[in-house]
Amino acid sequence: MQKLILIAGPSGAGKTTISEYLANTFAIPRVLTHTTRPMRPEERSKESYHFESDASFKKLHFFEHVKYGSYQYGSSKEALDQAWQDHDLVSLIVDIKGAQSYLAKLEKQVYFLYVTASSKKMLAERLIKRGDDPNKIKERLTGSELNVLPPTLQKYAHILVNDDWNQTKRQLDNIVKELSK
Ligand SMILES: Nc1ncnc2c1ncn2[C@@H]1O[C@H](COP(=O)(O)OP(=O)(O)OP(=O)(O)O)[C@@H](O)[C@H]1O
Ligand SMILES: Nc1nc2c(ncn2[C@@H]2O[C@H](COP(=O)(O)O)[C@@H](O)[C@H]2O)c(=O)[nH]1
Repeated sequence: MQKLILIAGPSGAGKTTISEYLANTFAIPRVLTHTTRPMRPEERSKESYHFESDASFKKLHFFEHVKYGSYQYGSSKEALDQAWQDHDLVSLIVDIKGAQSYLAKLEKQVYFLYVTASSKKMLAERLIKRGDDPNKIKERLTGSELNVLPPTLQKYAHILVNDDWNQTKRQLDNIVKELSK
């Protein structure tokens, strides 16, 4: 069965780092999504996201889309189906609302990986080190943007506390082994 490793969690938890590890170690590609936010220095167009203007974003057809902070984000079923043509296991990063949409629509095809860290302090320190704007960090680590796991999604979530990268890698290796059986 084609499966989707759906990754969600707070900003700085390590979602992108994990998806890159899955791609580099197991050739599990990440399905790219679309955003209107500006590119970060370490990002590349069509590798990190499809970067859109407000006008080009409006023209696209999405499976689900959300406003997160000041920007729009959206993902398409076409991109997922295209990735599934070549790979039975793919990953996708979304916020909690996006995770709800995928779990509701794709059900058992989804392996929901909720990534977090032990403290907000740890998340904030990582975002500072990544070079994020301190005002945006505050915004991202409060309210709905913190991507707290709601009680309704707890039964679907495989929770990964990404404090220690070596331990995380071992956990990911086991997850992929199970999903590849
Ligand atoms: N286990 C870890 N220990 C220390 N630093 C980590 C760990 N995992 C990831 N990082 C670092 O933390 C920073 C944030 O990671 P990453 O960009 O993957 O988070 P994210 O969840 O995708 O965040 P966002 O939602 O804001 O895009 C990066 O600089 C990354 O290298
Ligand atoms: N529901 C969706 N959420 C998405 C999508 N693409 C990314 N995201 C989530 O947005 C926030 C912010 O991302 P960032 O790259 O600016 O840090 C984060 O929680 C992502 O998981 C999408 O297509 N749909």
